[in-house]
Amino acid sequence: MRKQPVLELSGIDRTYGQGETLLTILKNAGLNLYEGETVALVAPSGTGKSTLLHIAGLLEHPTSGQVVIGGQDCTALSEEGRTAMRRSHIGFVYQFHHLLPEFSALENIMMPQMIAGLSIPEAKERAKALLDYMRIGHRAEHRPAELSGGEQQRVAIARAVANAPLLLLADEPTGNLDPETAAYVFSALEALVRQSGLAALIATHNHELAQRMDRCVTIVDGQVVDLKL
Ligand SMILES: Nc1ncnc2c1ncn2[C@@H]1O[C@H](COP(=O)(O)OP(=O)(O)OP(=O)(O)O)[C@@H](O)[C@H]1O
Repeated sequence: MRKQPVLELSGIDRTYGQGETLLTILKNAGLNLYEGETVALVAPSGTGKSTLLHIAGLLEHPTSGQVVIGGQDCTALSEEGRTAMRRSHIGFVYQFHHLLPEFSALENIMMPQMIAGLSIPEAKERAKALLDYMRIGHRAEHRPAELSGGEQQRVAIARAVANAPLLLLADEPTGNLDPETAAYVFSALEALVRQSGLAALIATHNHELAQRMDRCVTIVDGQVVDLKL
């Protein structure tokens, strides 16, 4: 059976400023991501990787163009509708973990599930399973400040997939880690993504890690094009 597109970006333009300060970052950019597909986004600094991820994640509006997630056209959604789509269908991982400092690793992963309506026992069970999968079950009760950078990032990844999203968007998820830790965390991310069958778009400067994805794309003159590394 043909796989379904999880993310369909088409005709995406994104400009900043106007007049003499007009900056065109994305120009008629398009990208499709299918169920279970992992795609690395590798492009020089300032070419629009974060902009593209923010548009795909409904955090930013394109100047024009269409964003379809899980078959639903999000272009004309209200802010409430966009927030609901984000909560139920999209997981985010950033370069820095953005965990809530006053809560334990376990609670950080339970939080989005409880916001989505799961009971405390249900959220706890899934959070524990995810921590075990990421091999940090023994750190469940620790707060972010008590964890290493690699452990913090593994908690952030677990949190991002806690609500079983369709789409995972990661912006330099290992960019803040030393090479050895980065490779370990990336492997954990890759295993989780492949096991859960979600589609992932991962911006990274690390070519070695990018090559492990199903496909690599880059941004040239504001458009998304395939890249052979
Ligand atoms: N709100 C904004 N106003 C004006 N210009 C912006 C704004 N946001 C981003 N830009 C510009 O858009 C361009 C693309 O930014 P973006 O953050 O998407 O690049 P990037 O490829 O993710 O870069 P990096 O790898 O350095 O993170 C940059 O030149 C940036 O200065």
